[in-house]
Amino acid sequence: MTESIVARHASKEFTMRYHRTIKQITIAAMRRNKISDSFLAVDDVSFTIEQGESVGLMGLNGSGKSTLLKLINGVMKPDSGEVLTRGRIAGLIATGAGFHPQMTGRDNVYLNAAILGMSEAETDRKFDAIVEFADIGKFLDTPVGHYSSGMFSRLGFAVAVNTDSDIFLIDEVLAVGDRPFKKKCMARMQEIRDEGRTMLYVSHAANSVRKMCDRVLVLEKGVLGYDGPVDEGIRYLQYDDTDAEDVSSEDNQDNDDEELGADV
Ligand SMILES: Nc1ncnc2c1ncn2[C@@H]1O[C@H](COP(=O)(O)OP(=O)(O)OP(=O)(O)O)[C@@H](O)[C@H]1O
Repeated sequence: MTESIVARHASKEFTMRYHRTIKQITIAAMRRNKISDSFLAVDDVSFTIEQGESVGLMGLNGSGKSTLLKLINGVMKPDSGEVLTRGRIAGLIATGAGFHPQMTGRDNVYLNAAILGMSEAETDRKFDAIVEFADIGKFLDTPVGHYSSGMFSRLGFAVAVNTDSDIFLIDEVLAVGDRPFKKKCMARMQEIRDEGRTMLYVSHAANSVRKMCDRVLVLEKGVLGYDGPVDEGIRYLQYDDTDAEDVSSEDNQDNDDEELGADV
């Protein structure tokens, strides 16, 4: 087995500032009030993911999932410990990241693809597949600054899934996609998983994690609280499955009346 993602005692500290202006800070300091607080968004996290594993990353809001993804894809560096990865990383960890608002969708596909490490020739070859997947029609030639968050997500995901990579990271940006698009994304993610690529999938939707992943990591206030089989991880989180819409479940796919709650 080949190690794909290794975190060793990785920590990331953030500072929360309570005041914005110098005047506010001065007044707070004179009153001996706190000006800022530091906290560990990722706290001494260690795990190893082998190539080809499909792992769900779960946890409550603010538990550090996105921060951990950023440490993995190199957007952020850990303050202590290390996060090592093998091979090319693709995926979508923030809607609109890597897009220039004044450039058209078409130009942004090239920009975004370049950020993900694709050459112009590679992007040329994949361009039609990207456009077909995004399915945003004439908006392809308008500035992305005018896009809805769903359209951003469509284009970003279309580029990401068409990038050849060893590691695929996906944050719950799919939450802004409409139902048909979510289904298409889940189907594509299944293919990525079947291709033997490593997948790290952030989601609050227990059923889609169950369908997509072999293992779950649960973060609790930055600490890795659970690492193991999916069902136990979901029980550990005490998520109630009946609350979550699940586009990945065949039983649910035709139920259009179902609440489109917190999926993906
Ligand atoms: N750049 C930053 N500066 C300061 N604090 C930050 C920064 N980015 C994230 N945080 C804080 O770090 C904590 C973890 O945030 P993170 O986005 O990683 O959580 P999450 O588990 O992905 O949450 P959610 O499920 O809501 O997306 C939160 O308290 C957040 O406010």
